[in-house]
Amino acid sequence: MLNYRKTAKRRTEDPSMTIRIEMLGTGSAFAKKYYNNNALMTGGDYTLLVDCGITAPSALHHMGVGLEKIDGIFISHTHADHVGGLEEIAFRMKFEHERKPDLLVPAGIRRSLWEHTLRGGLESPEDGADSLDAYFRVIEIPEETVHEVAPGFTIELFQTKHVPGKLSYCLIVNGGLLYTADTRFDRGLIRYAYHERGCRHILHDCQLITPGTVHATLEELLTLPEDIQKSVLLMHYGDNMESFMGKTGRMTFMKQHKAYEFDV
Ligand SMILES: O=c1ccn([C@@H]2O[C@@H]3COP(=O)(O)O[C@H]3[C@H]2O)c(=O)[nH]1
Ligand SMILES: [Zn+2]
Ligand SMILES: [Zn+2]
Repeated sequence: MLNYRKTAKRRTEDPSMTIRIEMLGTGSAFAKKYYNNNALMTGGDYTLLVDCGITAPSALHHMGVGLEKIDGIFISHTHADHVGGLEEIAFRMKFEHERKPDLLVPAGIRRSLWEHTLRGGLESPEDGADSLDAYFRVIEIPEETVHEVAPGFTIELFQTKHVPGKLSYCLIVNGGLLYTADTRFDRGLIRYAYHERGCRHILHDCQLITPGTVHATLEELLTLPEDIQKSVLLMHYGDNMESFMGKTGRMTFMKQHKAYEFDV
């Protein structure tokens, strides 16, 4: 049972920082025209890669972003379009860059991320590489608590309703921007972020075709009131996105590899 209200705090203060977001990709898990829905978020001097899917290494290469630019990686859940690029990044950070980036991992998925996703490739008993700590500076993030990623750059995690029984998380960034990662339509989450927290930027995954199974559909998102829709940027969409242009109400499709700046 989600309990958003226990950390409710309406945003009243002036914008404190510009968060720059550049999507490595805006595609759904099976999109072929768009890279996986992963984001580079920069606040101050710190750049956080939010999810690292199968296509993340290729997307970074295409964007001309070297691994030296990435300070940390946050993982929202263990689907391959969000974690499938981690093995390559871990090996390259270790052997080419000789450093451990931060790995911001929700406490509840830390074990699964190693045991079920990464151990097969990254375990190296003779080197003593037997856990995430061999490759990353692991930082467990608790739910519904403000975590300072870097001075003035904060995230809070909330569970999303994605695949029933599977842990997955969205982020509220600097108290003013909701990044859903993957979730089914959850009006309560959106209303909480918009009304109770004052989020005026909502980056939401969107399945274009109804019915939805594990993502919010465009049809469901179109039931949001216009004022909320104006704050919504749609991401994690299928290859047929262009045929839905002009059919998204007051909501806008995000574009991959475009830099967006949000004062939050
Ligand atoms: O119960 C399930 C689990 C998964 N899937 C599909 O697999 C994809 C995995 O990545 P994703 O979470 O971005 O999107 C998911 C869906 O496209 C589904 O339709 N129903
Ligand atoms: Zn996904
Ligand atoms: Zn998913």
